[in-house]
Amino acid sequence: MDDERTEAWWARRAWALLSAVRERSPLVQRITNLVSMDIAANALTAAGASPAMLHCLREIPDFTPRCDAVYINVGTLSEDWLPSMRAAASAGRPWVLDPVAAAASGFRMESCLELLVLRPAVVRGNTSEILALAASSDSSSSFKGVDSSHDSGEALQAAKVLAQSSGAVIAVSGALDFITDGEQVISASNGVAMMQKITATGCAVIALIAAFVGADPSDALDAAACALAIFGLAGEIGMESAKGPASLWMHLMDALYGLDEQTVTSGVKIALVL
Ligand SMILES: Nc1ncnc2c1ncn2[C@@H]1O[C@H](COP(=O)(O)OP(=O)(O)O)[C@@H](O)[C@H]1O
Ligand SMILES: Cc1ncsc1CCOP(=O)(O)O
Ligand SMILES: [Mg+2]
Repeated sequence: MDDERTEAWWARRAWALLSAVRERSPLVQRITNLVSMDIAANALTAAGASPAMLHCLREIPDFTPRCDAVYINVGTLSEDWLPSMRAAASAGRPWVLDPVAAAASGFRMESCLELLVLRPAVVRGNTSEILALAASSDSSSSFKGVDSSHDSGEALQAAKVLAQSSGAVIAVSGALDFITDGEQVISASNGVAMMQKITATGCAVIALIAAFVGADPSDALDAAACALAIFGLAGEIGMESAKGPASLWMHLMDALYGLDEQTVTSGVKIALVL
């Protein structure tokens, strides 16, 4: 099967998954940080999904089982919200974790590790976050660093170990995105550097991953790789008209909304690395 996974196969897969999001409009519950609530909700609606921000513990038993996917992000973690995160992650729906600044405090790292045990389908973080999580989740790991001066090859090895120990697909975002289930490694190389100058683009891209998983839960590795490539492609198209971060966000959103088959199939850059 892997031998058939050519660039053309990935291009068709990316278009099929974006089309599934548009057709099924998956309901994505987000328990997320206060910075990205609006930003990533708009990315979801532009892509065709249906976002809902609910974080009250008493609402979760009624609401979460009806969702297609759950998104949990610890960016502005509080003790009050952690029980809701636990409950939503345990509700039997496919869910994704964004371990924002995982190493910022002991409480945050412990919370991320506790959530990791609840079997997210996908964890997506930047290089520093994945290195930190891998180091803390495996006492025998040699990956102790948390700063982004680590090269992506080192993060890749840490991501593979973390995927094997957690059972989650691990996505490391950056100039080149890596996605692994602990065995296969996929790269997605769309995107522009200016995306780092817009706050919460990481939160937005994992929201898109949640929508892809919700629309088609059959393969979280494919969902993560295709969502990252499509978000990056929207960034590339947006950059053609942008003057800076603010107009890039506007044009990226317009591009995400307007992506057609020809643009997706000729524009996504996804490859099997290993
Ligand atoms: N230098 C870069 N070149 C191209 N795309 C990038 C670059 N840096 C980040 N991206 C893209 O921006 C999005 C957010 O990734 P990242 O900046 O790693 O997340 P975070 O905001 O959580 O730190 C991803 O889609 C990623 O592919
Ligand atoms: C700035 C900030 N502070 C707490 S959460 C947050 C947003 C983080 O967004 P991203 O991980 O996409 O950079
Ligand atoms: Mg982030």
